[in-house]
Amino acid sequence: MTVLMTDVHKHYGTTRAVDGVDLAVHRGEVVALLGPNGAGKTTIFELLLGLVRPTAGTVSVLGHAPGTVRARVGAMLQSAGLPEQVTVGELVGLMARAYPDPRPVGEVLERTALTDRAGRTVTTLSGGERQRLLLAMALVGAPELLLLDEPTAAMDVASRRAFWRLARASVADGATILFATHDLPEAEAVADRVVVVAAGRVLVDAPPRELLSGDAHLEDVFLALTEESTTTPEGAWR
Ligand SMILES: Nc1ncnc2c1ncn2[C@@H]1O[C@H](COP(=O)(O)OP(=O)(O)OP(=O)(O)O)[C@@H](O)[C@H]1O
Repeated sequence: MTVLMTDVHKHYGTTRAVDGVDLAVHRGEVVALLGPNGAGKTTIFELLLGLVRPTAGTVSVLGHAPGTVRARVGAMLQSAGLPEQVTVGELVGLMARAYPDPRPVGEVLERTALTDRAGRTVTTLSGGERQRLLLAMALVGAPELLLLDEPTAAMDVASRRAFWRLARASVADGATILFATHDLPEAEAVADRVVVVAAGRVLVDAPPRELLSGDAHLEDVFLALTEESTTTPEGAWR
């Protein structure tokens, strides 16, 4: 099992960021974490990266305690800041040095469609190019697990599609992807399985076809999503 969370809680004072989550992700699966603002998605990533410890419950990543397998995990976090005056090629090269068996930098730049941006500094990149750079930095260590927190948040429809074509190509190498999104159509289009979270709990864990057929408590999904309807701009990605 690539990711296994069993009855995991993470409390901050009286806030239950994660409130009894069970989650299993198998090797090679692409799983979407779908939920409104404050649902607990980022906290789940922080738990899986070993950046925070659970208040209760157990978390295992690639069969080990989170944090002890960082070299085998690639991550794109919302909070990621980038040094502005360093070039794309230099950044991906620097990242590669942090891993024992990295992919060739040129190959990763090509895979993320950044070859002709390699000499450009971060300040000159568009929002979508910046996200692709973060993906390149997540991929260069040849990770077995990719954790992507709202990786396409700032992208237009065409960029999202291109991004997922690139990201899914890494699954052909056996990588597993867990990603967070606010967007049900994106989750359905990209994921093998959709896990809907709200208020720190899993409401639904089902393949997209079950969400569409209504077998998976679709009303729960809509309930979770309507909470965010005022904060998320319209933007069907299909
Ligand atoms: N370090 C922290 N200290 C206190 N509260 C926190 C901390 N981190 C998260 N929380 C709270 O835990 C809850 C879950 O937050 P989290 O960031 O995991 O949600 P999310 O689903 O990623 O939201 P978003 O879609 O807005 O990114 C929120 O109420 C948040 O305010």
